[in-house]
Amino acid sequence: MENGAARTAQPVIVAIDGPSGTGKSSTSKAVAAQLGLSYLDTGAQYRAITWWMVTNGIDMEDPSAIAAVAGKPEIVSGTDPAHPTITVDGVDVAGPIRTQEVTAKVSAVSAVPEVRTRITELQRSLATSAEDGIVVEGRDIGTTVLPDADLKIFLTASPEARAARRSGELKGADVHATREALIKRDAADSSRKASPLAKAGDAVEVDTTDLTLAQVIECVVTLVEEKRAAK
Ligand SMILES: Nc1ncnc2c1ncn2[C@@H]1O[C@H](COP(=O)(O)OP(=O)(O)O)[C@@H](O)[C@H]1O
Ligand SMILES: Nc1ccn([C@@H]2O[C@H](COP(=O)(O)OP(=O)(O)O)[C@@H](O)[C@H]2O)c(=O)n1
Repeated sequence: MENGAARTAQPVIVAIDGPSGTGKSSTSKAVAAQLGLSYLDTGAQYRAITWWMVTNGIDMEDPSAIAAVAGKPEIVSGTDPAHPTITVDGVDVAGPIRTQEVTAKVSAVSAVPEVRTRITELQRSLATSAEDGIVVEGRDIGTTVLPDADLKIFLTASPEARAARRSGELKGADVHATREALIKRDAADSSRKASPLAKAGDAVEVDTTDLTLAQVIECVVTLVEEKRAAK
C-alpha cells in the first residue's frame, strides 16, 4: 500500500494559462519553488524565437518567411524556478526578449503554425523530463501542449489591473498606452487559428484582480497539494 511520502513523490504537471499581466510568471515561479517542481515560461520561448527573427531581419509581415526559418534557432530553457534561463544559439537573451520591439512582434510570430509546432515539441519534452513535475505557464498549455495535465489553472484580471501591474514594471510607462497594447496583444493571441489563448474546459479559473500575489500563490499551492494527495 502506498504511504503519504510515496504519493508526494509522484510527479505533478501543472498548466497555468491566461492573458498578459494576470500573474502567471510570478505565481508559477513561486508555486514551483515552494513545491520543489521545475518551472517553464513558454512566453519566454516565443519571445526568444521572435528576438532571433528580429535580429536576423526576417520580414514579420510575411508568415511564410517566418515559417521557412522556424527550425533554425536553437532555444534552450533552464527550468530551475530560482534561476530560470533562456538562450538562443548559446546567447543569453533573458534581457533582450523583454524589449518593446519584441513584445510588439511576438504575436505575429507565435501565430505561425510552424513556430508553434517547433516550440510545442520543446515544451512537451521538457515537461516529460521533469522528474518531480513542472509548472508550465503560457496561453495554450491546458488546451494543446499538455491536455492531460494534473491541474489546469486559468488566471484572469481586469484590463485596468493588468495595465497597472505592467506599467509599474516598465518604470513610469503610460498606463493607458500599456492597457491598449495589452488588449491588442490579447485579441491577436485569442483570435489566431493555431492554438489560441483559451481556457481549457477543465481549468480552474482564478480572477486575480482583487487578490494579492501571495493570495494567488496560496490558492494555487493548495490546489496542487489537493491533486497530489489524490494521486
Ligand atoms: N495578484 C497580484 N497583485 C498585484 N500585482 C501582481 C499580482 N500578480 C502579479 N503581480 C505583478 O504584476 C506584474 C505582472 O505579473 P506576471 O507574473 O509577469 O504576469 P504574466 O506572467 O501573467 O504576464 C509583476 O510585476 C507581478 O509582480
Ligand atoms: N503558450 C504561449 C505562450 C506565449 N505565447 C505568445 O508569446 C507572447 C508573450 O508571452 P508572455 O507570457 O511572455 O507575455 P507576458 O504575459 O509576459 O506579457 C504572447 O503574447 C503570445 O503571443 C503563445 O502564443 N503561447
